[in-house]
Amino acid sequence: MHRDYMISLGSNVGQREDYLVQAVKHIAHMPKACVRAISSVYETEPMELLDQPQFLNAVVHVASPEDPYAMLRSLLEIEQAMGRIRTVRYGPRVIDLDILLCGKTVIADLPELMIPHEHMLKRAFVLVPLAELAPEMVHPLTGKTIRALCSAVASREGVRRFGSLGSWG
Ligand SMILES: Nc1ncnc2c1ncn2[C@@H]1O[C@H](COP(=O)(O)OP(=O)(O)OP(=O)(O)O)[C@@H](O)[C@H]1O
Ligand SMILES: Nc1nc2c(c(=O)[nH]1)N=C(CO)CN2
Repeated sequence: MHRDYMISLGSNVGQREDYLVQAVKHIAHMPKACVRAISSVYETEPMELLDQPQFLNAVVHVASPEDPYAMLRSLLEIEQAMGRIRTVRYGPRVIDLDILLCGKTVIADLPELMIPHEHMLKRAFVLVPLAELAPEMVHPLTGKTIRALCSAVASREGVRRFGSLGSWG
């Protein structure tokens, strides 16, 4: 049995596009994982902590048999391998990988793991690329489609299409 993970990628330090490409390569090399789709890359105004460089954000759809805790561990390992150093909460980072959704799964195990991702409903930088990949997908806590959630979110003007991760493979 595989699970459908929607994973968000963000970078706002150094060669941001290269970091997104590297992250997708790492994800594609996870045992038994299959990258099904990658959204466009968006350049986005920082949220939460405003005084930091603009981000590049994207979302990938990954099919994997791993359970959500194993997936989280793998993503944290990739962040570490790519040299992410945790300093300020919400602050600059070479790479941030978050699980947004895992099918209809709901996990409320704070602070370790929340699925759906705790902050996704207010984050245009997540909802815009997610809506590009899966507009009809339903957010299991609200029962609303990603298309509807994306239309409702403020701050969409801070999200501009930047390009695509054409040569990640
Ligand atoms: N859905 C999730 N995806 C990824 N990490 C999660 C999730 N739910 C809880 N976490 C936990 O959040 C911890 C901190 O994550 P991180 O340092 O990336 O926070 P942040 O990027 O500053 O803020 P945010 O999580 O709001 O984007 C992780 O170590 C992980 O245990
Ligand atoms: N635009 C944008 N803003 C952010 C982002 C991000 O990925 N994109 N990540 C944050 C911490 O998780 C805080 N703020």
